[in-house]
Amino acid sequence: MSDDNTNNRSNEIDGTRGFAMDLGGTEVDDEESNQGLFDDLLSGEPIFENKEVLRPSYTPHELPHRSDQINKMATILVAALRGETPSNILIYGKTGTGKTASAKFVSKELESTSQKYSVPCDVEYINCEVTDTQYRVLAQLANKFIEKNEQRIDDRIDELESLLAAVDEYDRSQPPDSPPNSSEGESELFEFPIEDAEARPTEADTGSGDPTATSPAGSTDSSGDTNQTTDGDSAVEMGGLETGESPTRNEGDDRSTDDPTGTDASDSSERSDETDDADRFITTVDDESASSHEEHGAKFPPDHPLESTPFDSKSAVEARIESLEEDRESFEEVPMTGWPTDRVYSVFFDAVDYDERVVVIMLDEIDKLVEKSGDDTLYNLSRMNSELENSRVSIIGISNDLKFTDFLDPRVKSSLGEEEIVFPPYDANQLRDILQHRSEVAFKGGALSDDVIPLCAAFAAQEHGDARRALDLLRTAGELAERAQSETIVEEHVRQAQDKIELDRVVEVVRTLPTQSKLVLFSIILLEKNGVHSINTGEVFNIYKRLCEEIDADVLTQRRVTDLISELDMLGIVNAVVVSKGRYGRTKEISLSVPLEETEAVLLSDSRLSDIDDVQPFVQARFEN
Ligand SMILES: Nc1ncnc2c1ncn2[C@@H]1O[C@H](COP(=O)(O)OP(=O)(O)OP(=O)(O)O)[C@@H](O)[C@H]1O
Repeated sequence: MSDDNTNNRSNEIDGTRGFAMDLGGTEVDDEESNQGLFDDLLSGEPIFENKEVLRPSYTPHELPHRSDQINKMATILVAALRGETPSNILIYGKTGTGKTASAKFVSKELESTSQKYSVPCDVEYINCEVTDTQYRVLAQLANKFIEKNEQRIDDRIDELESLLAAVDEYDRSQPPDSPPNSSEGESELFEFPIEDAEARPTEADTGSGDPTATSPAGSTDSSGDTNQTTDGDSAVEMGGLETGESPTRNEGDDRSTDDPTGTDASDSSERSDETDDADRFITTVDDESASSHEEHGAKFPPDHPLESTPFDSKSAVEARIESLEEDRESFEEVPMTGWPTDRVYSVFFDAVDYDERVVVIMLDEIDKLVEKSGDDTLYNLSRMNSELENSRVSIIGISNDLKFTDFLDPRVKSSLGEEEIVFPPYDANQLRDILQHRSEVAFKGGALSDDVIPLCAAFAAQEHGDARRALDLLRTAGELAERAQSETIVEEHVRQAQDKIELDRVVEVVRTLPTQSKLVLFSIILLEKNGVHSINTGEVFNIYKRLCEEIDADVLTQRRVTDLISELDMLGIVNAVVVSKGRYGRTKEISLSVPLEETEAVLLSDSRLSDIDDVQPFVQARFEN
């Protein structure tokens, strides 16, 4: 055994190590079975400190040159933190201009601020390139909101169970001669006069620390002022269970005008009828302590866990837990196919409206959705607010295509485009800044020579100011340098990276072409390979026909083939120019604009085309017909 290994190790021919794998049942000790495949690669000093920050999936913490757009988005979305409905936003800009990154950055901030101030606000992101039908969009949203609702219910139940445990603990701690279980709500022995209630501490036992910190409107007021929810010393008191929900529970309660969440007062009073008492826990201490003592007859002593909660007995808490559990049971997840769309819509609608909150739905690549399945989804989403009772929906649409709204129903168009934000392409200097920021985290110190970043920025600016392309170039240049075991990245690596990315793009485009386009492209390649220059459409068509017959494919008309050539031209794979032949009219002259051999190899990797073995006769037939 060890002899075999020795053989394998010494199997180096022309400096190339021959690796042998031990696949049989022989036992190989770990040390000996390692043939050093990775050792050489690991031995070089790595250039990257953290390559992940150069990948498209990374969301940067800083987005240089996008502060205007980010601030504009924030100014619109801050309404959500006041419990109001933010205007819908349409974001436009070419690919790689930071639309998605900026929108995700803002939504992350929005969600974390909403948690900080306990204002219920949810942001949902959908990539419509992947989720491209009304059914799928609605099903995905429905399931996400069901998941969120379940999570909230679980959290509420946990908190209510802790409350029950606290009540039990409290009851146990009472001296034996104290009245029998005050928490059951039977006894009125612990009635407190209102004056006593006023003397109580402003922070309930179940409260969440600094009560003023729970005032979202006060803290997020764009004017920078802090809104005092009630005059003087009263503070917003959280029941410790349902943070951030509006004090809408008491019918005719004039506190709704003093809404500490900043929720629209008329909204709150409208909804107050349906609002479950036990779910509305924010109370204003002075008001609540006075009114609860009046209403509940001040059942509990000040240190009782149920004091300052809307529950007047332990069994009321238990009943609430039971009803929450029933709610959770009633949610039905939407399957990814099979239901009628209106049923999916209705489940989605109910899931969104289950709780009082503002929902921001971010539809990235929204043009793809409209292209694939019309504007029904957007129509349904944009009219939801008139029917929702508890929640409010706002839409952010992101698109590369400035013209996609031309295809929208005028009502959808005006509702969706309430606010528009344009992301212009980056220029070379801006790209340089972006790369500079990222490279500080991505690379080891001294790994970049001075001209690398400017060159990447210049190449990407030539395209169309695409930051994704610039970052790809920098990462690929780093990888090429690493592969060459170079300690620094130099200009040459960037140039190689540019070629590699271009080739990868071509390979990907060619690989995913439909078979008919592949046959047209293959015809052009065969002509070029045989030294035909200034190829015209007729020549391509003749060869294309033969190829189709050979592989039993349908033969399209010459007119369709001309269209396919134009499509290949638009994709940058061929170059087709119309030339005038004087009195013989005009014709197209076609030439290949991508590397011939690599493209041919990709085409031949398609199993249908690889069946064509001898292509020569087709080329010879080019002038026939
Ligand atoms: N200002 C910026 N600062 C740092 N990185 C940026 C900036 N703008 C864009 N990027 C980065 O460039 C890449 C592309 O950005 P993003 O996906 O946001 O572009 P996009 O405009 O949404 O493009 P597409 O329309 O193709 O989806 C991402 O990796 C992103 O992190």
